[in-house]
Amino acid sequence: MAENILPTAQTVDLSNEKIHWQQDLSYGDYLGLDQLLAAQNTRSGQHDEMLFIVIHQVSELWMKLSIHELRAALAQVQADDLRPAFKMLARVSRIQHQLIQAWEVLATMTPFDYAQFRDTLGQSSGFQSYQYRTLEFLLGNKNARMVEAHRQNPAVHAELTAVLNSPSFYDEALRLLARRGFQIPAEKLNRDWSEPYVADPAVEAAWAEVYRHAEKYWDLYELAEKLVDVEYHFQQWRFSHMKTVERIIGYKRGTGGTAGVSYLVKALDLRFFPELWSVRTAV
Ligand code: HEM
Ligand SMILES: N[C@@H](CC(=O)c1ccccc1NC=O)C(=O)O
Repeated sequence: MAENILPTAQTVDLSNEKIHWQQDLSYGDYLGLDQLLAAQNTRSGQHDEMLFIVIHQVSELWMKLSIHELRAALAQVQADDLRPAFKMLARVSRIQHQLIQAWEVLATMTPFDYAQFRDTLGQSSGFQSYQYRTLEFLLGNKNARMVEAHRQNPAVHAELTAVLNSPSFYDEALRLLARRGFQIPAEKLNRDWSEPYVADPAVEAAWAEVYRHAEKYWDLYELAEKLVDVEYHFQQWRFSHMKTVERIIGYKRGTGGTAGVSYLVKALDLRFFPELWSVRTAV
C-alpha cells in the first residue's frame, strides 16, 4: 500500500517546494541503523549492562563529532579565518554538555548492579578509548605512552601517532598570536609536538595583552574564551567521571590496570591551555 502513496525517484511539487526523493534510500539505510542497533552486545545477561554499553556508545558518538568539529576548527585557525572556527568550538561546548549529562543517567546504576557484570569486562577499560585520547592530543595534552595501549590495532596506532606528532589546537593558537605580532618564544612555534606543552611567562603576557585590550584584538579574545569554555567543560567531564567511578566502585583498582579513582584525580591537574588560566590571576 505504501508504494501507492510514497513517491520514489521523482521530484514532487509540494506548495512550490521541490523535494527530491532518492530511490531505495530509507531512514534506516541512511543512518545505518541496522548496524548501529545491532551493536549492543551484552555479555552478562544482567539488566544494567545495556545501560553501560549504550552510555559508552553514545559518548563515543559525541566524541566522534567533537573530533570532526575540532579538526575543522583547527584548519580554520591555521588559515587565519576564525569566525567559522568559533561556530565549531561553540558546537563542541554544547556536545560536551551532552557528554557531561550522560553521567546523570549512568549514576542510576548502583555498585551492586555494576558488580553483577563487572567481571565480564575483563581488562577492557575506557583507558583504551582512542577517540578520547585523540581529543586529549588534539587539545594539547600530549603523552606518548598513551599510544602504546593501541599496539594491537595498527590503523588506530598510526592515526594516534600522527595526532601526537602534530601541533595541537593550543600550539596553533600560539602560532596565530605570533603571526599577529605577539612575542611568542621561538621554541613554542616549532618544537617536538609530541612533547607536553610547558607554560611560559611570555605567552601569558601575550594573552594578558589580548584580554586587557579586547577591543583591539576582538577575535583573539573570542578565541581565548572559546578555548576556556572547551577546557572548562572537559574538566567537568573528568570530574563527573571520577565522582561517578567513586560512587560505583569506590577505591577498587581499575580494570585497565590503574589505581582507579586516584588515577582519575591526578588527571584533573592536567591543563590544555595553561596560560589562559594563569592569566586570570595575572590581569
Ligand atoms: C561504571 C562506570 C565506569 C567506571 C567504574 C569507570 C572506571 C574507570 C577507571 C577505574 C578508569 C581508570 C583506568 C582503569 O584502570 O581502568 C577509567 C578510565 C577511563 N574511562 Fe571510565 N569508568 C566508567 C564509565 C565510563 C564512561 C561512561 C566513559 C565514557 C566514554 C568512560 C571513559 C573513560 C576514559 C576515556 C578513561 C581514560 C581516562 C584517562 O586516561 O584520563 N568511563 N574509567
Ligand atoms: N575501568 C572500569 C571498567 C570500565 O569502566 C569500562 C570497561 C569496558 C569498557 C568501558 C569502560 N568504561 C570506562 O572506563 C572498571 O574498573 O570497572
